[in-house]
Amino acid sequence: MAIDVLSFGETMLRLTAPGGVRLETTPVLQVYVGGTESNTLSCLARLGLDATWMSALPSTPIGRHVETELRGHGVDTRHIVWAGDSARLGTFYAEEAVNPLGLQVHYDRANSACALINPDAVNYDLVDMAKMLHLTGITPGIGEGAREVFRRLLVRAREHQVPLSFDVNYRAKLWSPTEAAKGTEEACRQARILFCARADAAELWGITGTPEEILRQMSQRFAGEGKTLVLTLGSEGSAELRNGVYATAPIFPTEGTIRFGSGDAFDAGYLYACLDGPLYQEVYERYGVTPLSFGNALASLKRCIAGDIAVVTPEEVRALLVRKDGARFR
Ligand SMILES: O=C(O)C(=O)C[C@H](O)[C@H](O)COP(=O)(O)O
Repeated sequence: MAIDVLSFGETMLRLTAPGGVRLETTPVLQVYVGGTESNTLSCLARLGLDATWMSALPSTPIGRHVETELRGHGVDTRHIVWAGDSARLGTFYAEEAVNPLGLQVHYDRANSACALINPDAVNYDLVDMAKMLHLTGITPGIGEGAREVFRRLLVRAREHQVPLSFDVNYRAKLWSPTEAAKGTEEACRQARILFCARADAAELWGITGTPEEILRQMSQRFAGEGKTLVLTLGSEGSAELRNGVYATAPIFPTEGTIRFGSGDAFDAGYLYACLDGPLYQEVYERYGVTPLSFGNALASLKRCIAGDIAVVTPEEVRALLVRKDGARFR
């Protein structure tokens, strides 16, 4: 069995008040399935890659709700560890108010099935079958079980030379910058592709400056042969340092304002390009689209879509990349 991308992490239910309604008074909550790793995998699966998700879920209707959603996007969910029916599914509540009130997120995820997963229950053999292992800096911050699985996955990938893709994804509600810097240090060093948001580089390592300066400082800190560092810059697009060569790509203009999962969609697009997915081969050969641009296209589409997952088709991605005015986005 071949796996294009294997990942492990927690997926939650996101309970969201309709736009402009306060959580304190809302009579209804919309329910979405969201988790950084499964968001990325769902997007990759929708584009046609083999994406396998490992995690733990409670054996309850809400645990199965998460599995049904991810399977519906084409993610391989056969290796989920099913915890008992008294296990918890992590949830988070969100209020999508416009500025100056702004987006607010409240976690209720302590002691979830994934945080407390028994590390011996995970099938580490899958790592050897994967072209790439994708992990994020949220996982070692959620609990002891998840942290141990994260550690063992890193070791296994190192031993079998499976390239690691790692997104720093700092979450201030989980741990302090110092704890997060320590907890993700090994993964940052090991990563073949290291994704980081500009704000996270400042918060965790005190690295600031122009995007190029940030990437060069990160490269010194986490030196490694053949490493690619990717910096996401919000409305300014994204930048990379690949084999010492610096490049940037602007965003695709979007009227979308839904920011949940746009970073994860970006990661999916970038990884899809690095793994030479068929749509990427096509748009690269015909239009010279770069991995950064492919990632930016996915992030831009995600901003138009409610929920945490980029529910897009390859045709929609192609349409954005080959629009008549597409040339200026490359
Ligand atoms: O916070 C967590 O633990 C989650 O995984 C929930 C969200 O689905 C992702 O955080 C979205 O991530 P972005 O793409 O960076 O917006």
